[in-house]
Amino acid sequence: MVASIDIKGLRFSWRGRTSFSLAVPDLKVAAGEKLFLLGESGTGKSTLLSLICGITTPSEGRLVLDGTNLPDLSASARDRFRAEHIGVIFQMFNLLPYASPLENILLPLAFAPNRKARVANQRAEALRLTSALGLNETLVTSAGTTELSIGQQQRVAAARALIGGPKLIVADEPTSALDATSQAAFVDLLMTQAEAAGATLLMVSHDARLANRFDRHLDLADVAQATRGMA
Ligand SMILES: Nc1ncnc2c1ncn2[C@@H]1O[C@H](COP(=O)(O)OP(=O)(O)OP(=O)(O)O)[C@@H](O)[C@H]1O
Repeated sequence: MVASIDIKGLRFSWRGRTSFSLAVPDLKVAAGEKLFLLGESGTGKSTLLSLICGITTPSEGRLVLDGTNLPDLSASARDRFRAEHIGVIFQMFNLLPYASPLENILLPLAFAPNRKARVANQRAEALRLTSALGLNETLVTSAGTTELSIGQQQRVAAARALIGGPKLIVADEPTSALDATSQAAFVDLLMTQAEAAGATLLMVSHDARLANRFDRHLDLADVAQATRGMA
């Protein structure tokens, strides 16, 4: 089964910050769907992704991933749920600088026994993914992560999100540092790999030109109300 997202009556504000709040009355993403989320800067796209990943929790409402209402889980259970079910590509990639690209890619498996069990040979699977994403073996196994270009780091972050076939891939502006040709190629690779794993793909980007590659595109303003004050 692949991930579905069902959000109802969600309300959220960052602790100690009264100037911004987000309300999402009703948002559904079908299992296996590829959804492109766009919207003005500061409207809460990254905040919504943090909620969907269980990194933060709403003050009200339901946020159900594959039948599990994330706000019902403790913080540690949410961390386990995320490790097992969600591959995340963060805006700044969040790669560990002191670990090799290969070690970075394998890291999520250390926290996700079921995801790990789906990978018979970890090294071979990491190399299969990186090869599909256009990275050569020597670079993945021998280079220092800090030696990689931004585009190479993006591919490592994508392989880390894809390894072990999580049901949901969440990508927060993963192409922002790439030129237009590289952006389109990266999205196509991400899509092919997500499709092969039967995963749902949710991607945030400012670049509306990428939207037509997705099953659906959604402006956050059409599904959410964000309050943005001056404080
Ligand atoms: N970790 C955080 N702690 C406190 N406030 C935050 C945090 N992350 C985001 N915010 C605030 O939440 C609001 C929405 O920001 P968010 O990053 O979700 O918007 P966005 O639509 O993703 O913007 P952009 O397109 O510029 O990346 C902003 O006021 C921002 O300052």
